[in-house]
Amino acid sequence: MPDPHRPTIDFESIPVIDVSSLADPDGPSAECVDRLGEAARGVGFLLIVNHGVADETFSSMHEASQRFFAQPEAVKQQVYIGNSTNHRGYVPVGEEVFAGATPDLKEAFDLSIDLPADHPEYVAGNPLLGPNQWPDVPGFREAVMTYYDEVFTLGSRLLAAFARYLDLDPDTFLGSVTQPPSQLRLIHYPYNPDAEDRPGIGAHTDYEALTLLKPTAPGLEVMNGRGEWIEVPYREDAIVVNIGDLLEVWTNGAFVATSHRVRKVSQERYSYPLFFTVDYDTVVAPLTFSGSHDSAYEPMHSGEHLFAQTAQSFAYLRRRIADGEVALPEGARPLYSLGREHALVGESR
Ligand SMILES: O=C(O)CCC(=O)C(=O)O
Ligand SMILES: [Fe+2]
Repeated sequence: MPDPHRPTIDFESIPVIDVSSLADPDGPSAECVDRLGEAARGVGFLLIVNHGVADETFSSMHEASQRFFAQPEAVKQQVYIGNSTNHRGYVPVGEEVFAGATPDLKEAFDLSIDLPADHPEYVAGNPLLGPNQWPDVPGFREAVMTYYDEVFTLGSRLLAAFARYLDLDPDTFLGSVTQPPSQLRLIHYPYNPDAEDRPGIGAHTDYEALTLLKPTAPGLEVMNGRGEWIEVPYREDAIVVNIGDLLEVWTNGAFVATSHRVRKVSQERYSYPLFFTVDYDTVVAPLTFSGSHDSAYEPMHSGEHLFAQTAQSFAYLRRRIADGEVALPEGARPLYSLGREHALVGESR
């Protein structure tokens, strides 16, 4: 049944927003806050320009990533994600399988906040916190972490602006951001002339609060309220931002986690999403703010939601669950139960 409290998302295009004022010491302009909030409310996807992430920071990271993926498979496997207990490392083609769908045609390298091996969370077995695995590629770690830090700063500013839009204290969301397992993925979609039958990434919503993504080519599409796929235009100077599951719950559905996919790619493509989340143990419950309605969502444990979703889609974690080495958090939602279009999208990611 349609929820009358949720906005219709009959959009035909993705808004492009100049966010230069986000870096102002006095805070962003009222116009910037309004445009960001309206886009989060109506579309759940936006392109931001003048975002302050230096071209040089991006190109150094991209170049390091290309050098990593160009290595022989056996070398990349030395940092296989299944070597880690906190979900870091190389994800080969076929590792991720979504709800019975065809495996995506992509390989990836997953990293996150780099905590020391003696960090209490890691020692206690937290499934998402701890050190990264680093490949033996000169300059890789520095280039990737510099990019991580710059985009992380931008994500923090966006979260403060979204809070302002809802007339909340700018620190409302950021109060739960001290050592979050926000993941940066380096994704490589190889050139494949037979790509017709396989999506780059099937339809899904993102699990975190906010995603900041920089692709190197077109291919990303988002679903509007009528179930039509709308192309996200490719702009070299833009970062794509989208709302994830956590912000949808937190804003009680005022912001939407919009389903998206990467259509069949026959050209080589790289894409760099930073999935900005909050501290592992944050329980996200719908907020009350001016204009909000009765709560339409159950509170959600952010870290367990993220881990449960991840564990259901990665082959190495499915094996660990089957072998009893790892358990799914109690009450874990099945894959992709959130997002307004899941009924239209059905099972596939
Ligand atoms: O490659 C892209 O442009 C999108 C990737 C994506 O949606 C994801 O990894 O969640
Ligand atoms: Fe995504």
